[in-house]
Amino acid sequence: MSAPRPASLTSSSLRDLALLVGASTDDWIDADDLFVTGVTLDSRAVRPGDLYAALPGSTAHGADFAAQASEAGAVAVLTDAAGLERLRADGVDLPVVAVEDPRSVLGSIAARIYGTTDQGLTMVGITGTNGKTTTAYLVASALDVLGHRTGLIGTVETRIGDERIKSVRTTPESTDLHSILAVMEERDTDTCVMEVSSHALSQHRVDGVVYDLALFTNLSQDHLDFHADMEDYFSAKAQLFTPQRSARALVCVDDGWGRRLAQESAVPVTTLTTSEDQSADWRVSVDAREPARFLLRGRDIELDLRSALPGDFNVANTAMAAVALLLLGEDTDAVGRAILTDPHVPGRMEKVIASGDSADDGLLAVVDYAHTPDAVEAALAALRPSTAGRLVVVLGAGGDRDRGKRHGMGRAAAGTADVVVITDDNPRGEDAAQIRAAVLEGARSLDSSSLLVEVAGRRDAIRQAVRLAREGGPGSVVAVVGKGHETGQEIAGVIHPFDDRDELRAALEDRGVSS
Ligand SMILES: CC(=O)N[C@H]1[C@@H](OP(=O)(O)OP(=O)(O)OC[C@H]2O[C@@H](n3ccc(=O)[nH]c3=O)[C@H](O)[C@@H]2O)O[C@H](CO)[C@@H](O)[C@@H]1O[C@H](C)C(=O)N[C@@H](C)C(=O)N[C@H](CCC(=O)O)C(=O)O
Ligand SMILES: Nc1ncnc2c1ncn2[C@@H]1O[C@H](COP(=O)(O)OP(=O)(O)OP(=O)(O)O)[C@@H](O)[C@H]1O
Ligand SMILES: N[C@H](CCC[C@H](N)C(=O)O)C(=O)O
Ligand SMILES: [Mg+2]
Repeated sequence: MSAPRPASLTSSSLRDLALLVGASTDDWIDADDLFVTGVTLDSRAVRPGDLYAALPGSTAHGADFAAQASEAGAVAVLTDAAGLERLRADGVDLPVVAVEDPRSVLGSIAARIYGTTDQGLTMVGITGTNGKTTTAYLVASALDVLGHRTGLIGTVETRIGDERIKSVRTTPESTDLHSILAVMEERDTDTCVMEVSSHALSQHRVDGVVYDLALFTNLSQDHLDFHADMEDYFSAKAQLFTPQRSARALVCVDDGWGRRLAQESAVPVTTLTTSEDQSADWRVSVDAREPARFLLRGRDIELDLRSALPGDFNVANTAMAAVALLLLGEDTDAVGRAILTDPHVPGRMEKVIASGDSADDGLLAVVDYAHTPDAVEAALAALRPSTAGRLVVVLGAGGDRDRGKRHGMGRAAAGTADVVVITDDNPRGEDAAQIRAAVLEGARSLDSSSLLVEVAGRRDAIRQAVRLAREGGPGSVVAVVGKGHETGQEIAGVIHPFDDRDELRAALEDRGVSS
């Protein structure tokens, strides 16, 4: 779905945009001034009056789609030298602004076109391997409770007032981002809370935005298909914590990457830890009798808080959200009140309950989005204390993504669960059996007593998991992880409707009987 556009569009002179990005101005620009009213980098999203950004990509060059963009009403093209050559060879006769790296100037162009250069919004950006979506929901729902008009942009959805737009990516492209921010401003949003992925930072998607507050949750293995190594992944994330991109930062220093970021960042950093480290600005101590309850201690403030979501990691996410609210200027009473709100994060530790009178045998059934080794370990550790019978997990790994994490995901599952059902996630363009084999190998690498079962086909795997959990007796837990809120399964370029929550509910209602 393409991003919303502001209702009132203003025109930007193409000549001014060319000057803004230091492009050489051709005769046409001097002779015949042209105006654009929007910008997009996707020919399929062009609206009449748009500037079409034809970017070089890993599978195609945007210039290949310029004729399509022109037909849809694009009035000019921003591209590079190769793109210009292609346009001319294809006889596309639109005015062109050519620069060496068009992606790197797109954010400032989009900000100018949509009038978001002088931000009226308070911007909160959240990065880290795990916990971005959860923390963003926690901050946004607390701000809502406190009477703010809050916008949200992330993996699950974009929220503007009551409008909800399903997301395609965690962080939108800069052209869509500035358009969304303009719509938020138009609808009197005062604060925008958004997830900032490492892909976004590497691909200039948040250029033209300066965050009032940037948050770092943690860093662990993911995305090593895109980043050369962990160092490169860290450097991408660290970009958010530079004065060009944020005014101040809140960094969780539970892991070494966070500690390093806090030391190296050139913006003022507030630190938070859930460990014993007494040097952090904010420290968390969990109540041993009631793990969701915790004390958040600052230099001279103490807050008694409770995590609305299960698991130690959600204590960390909740504490981060609480300190973020304080840094945004909320007082301690307000934070204490607002943080209690259950943000309902779709597909994160989401309980699934069978409807009707079909008994679920006292099983706890949960859908979660854990799709990294660290997240699988954290999610299962969170469920262990609630398990009186068997802890059964269903997981796979995504195709055409970081292959190196599959082993660690399998190993983490075997380290905590009693039964590991290995199945398919989104195989995308890969052979599903080979992905399962890599996860299985990881699970086998640990000398654990867990039962390992391989089931091709996620639906059958979920049903088998419910059966195996029932055999474990009352108090057993079945956790289906990796796809969370997703409503489709991508196999060989086709997205088939598939929702873990519906599948798990159906399996509970049928008591795990095979379809
Ligand atoms: C690896 C990656 O991030 N790739 C992004 C990159 O693709 P690319 O350079 O390969 O582009 P391409 O497919 O060769 O196409 C070249 C150009 O032609 C344009 N085009 C293409 C086809 C067409 O019909 N019309 C058209 O205009 C494209 O918009 C693009 O500008 O630029 C494209 C837009 O310019 C993005 O859509 C694409 O994201 C793809 C879809 C993607 O899956 N990205 C994922 C991995 C991602 O970004 N994930 C992160 C992190 C998730 C998280 O951990 O939360 C996210 O923020 O979502
Ligand atoms: N602070 C945390 N530390 C470790 N694991 C976490 C943390 N928060 C959440 N998780 C685990 O990671 C999964 C993904 O969480 P969430 O969606 O909040 O992260 P994200 O950073 O937005 O992920 P993505 O990059 O895929 O969008 C959760 O379902 C949970 O299993
Ligand atoms: N935002 C994550 C989603 C992964 C979810 C998992 N279901 C998969 O397909 O790997 C990514 O782009 O890596
Ligand atoms: Mg997310």
